[in-house]
Amino acid sequence: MEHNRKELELVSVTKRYGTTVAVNKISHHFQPSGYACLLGPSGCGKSSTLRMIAGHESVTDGAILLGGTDISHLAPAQRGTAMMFQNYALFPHLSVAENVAFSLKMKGEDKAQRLSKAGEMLELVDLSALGDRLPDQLSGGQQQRVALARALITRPDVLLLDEPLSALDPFLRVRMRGELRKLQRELGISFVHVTHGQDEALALADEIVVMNNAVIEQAGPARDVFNAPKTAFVAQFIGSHNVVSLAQGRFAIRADAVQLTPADKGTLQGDITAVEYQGTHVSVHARIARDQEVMALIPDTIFFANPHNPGDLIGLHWDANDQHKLTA
Ligand SMILES: Nc1ncnc2c1ncn2[C@@H]1O[C@H](COP(=O)(O)OP(=O)(O)OP(=O)(O)O)[C@@H](O)[C@H]1O
Repeated sequence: MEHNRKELELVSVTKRYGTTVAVNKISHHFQPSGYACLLGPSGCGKSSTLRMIAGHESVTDGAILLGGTDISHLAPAQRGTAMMFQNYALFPHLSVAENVAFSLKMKGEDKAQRLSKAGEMLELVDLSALGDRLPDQLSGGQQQRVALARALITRPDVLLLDEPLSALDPFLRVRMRGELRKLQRELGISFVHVTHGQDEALALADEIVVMNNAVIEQAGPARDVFNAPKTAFVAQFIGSHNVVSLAQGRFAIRADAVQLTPADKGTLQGDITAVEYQGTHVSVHARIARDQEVMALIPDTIFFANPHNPGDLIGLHWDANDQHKLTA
């Protein structure tokens, strides 16, 4: 498949359902040929955003551009986007190959051509041997690959995926996310993937777009968002961070950036409230001034060289570089 670098852009996009504002004037330029994850809690507006990009939901206000062209009012099949649904939405009475070829049938392509293209797509997702089966004769992971092949057969510029891994068991989820990432690299098209799982977003995304309450809280490369969350919401949602109020303001500090010291040597002092062994690390919770709790993730060998218990008074230290000022 040819590499396609059309850029997807949201320009002040709003979605209202009656009086509910599901998406509130969001603007974002997606990286061309990138893997983007829209991440946020239930109800934040991520599915509405994806459905508007796909054309399955109308835009109340604003515009969606693909390669500089306004696609906001085009029918889904005319946009250059394709959507893979959470439940795969396969036709139970059609064979795997016919499911994959379905959209070409709608376009009026003849049977030989449809099935030849379906064969190519099945090869792409490693299902060549199963084209004659019915969907219910496949495993969950195989059904998902059929749904992917079906979406990709239209050769979209952008593939939209709505919680594509949530129907799979945890083991398969990790395997399939590796396959999605590999496929995106091979195809070189943009993927926009909706998830409420921060692990999934970190594992997959070049770019994470964190949504909350109908707006984008923060967007950027996955490592930037993880290292330097800009708001308390992002720090807490992405996890493994402390949000601490100090004299100079409110900060996010990664739990693995916090070191334990003797009580008289730390930047701050705290009483240990809990110690939890986690295999590679030990998580140590300590209560500091203003009744705030700080978590330190200490590598297990370092912790056990000098172990501590709940009730101990300790010092806490982190580098100034690891302290990120929060804007909200
Ligand atoms: N068809 C609809 N009619 C009315 N309100 C809707 C409709 N679809 C979504 N909403 C509301 O819009 C808001 C955003 O919903 P949306 O489905 O986009 O969020 P989400 O982040 O994808 O949530 P989830 O992860 O639970 O799917 C919610 O308050 C939801 O109740």
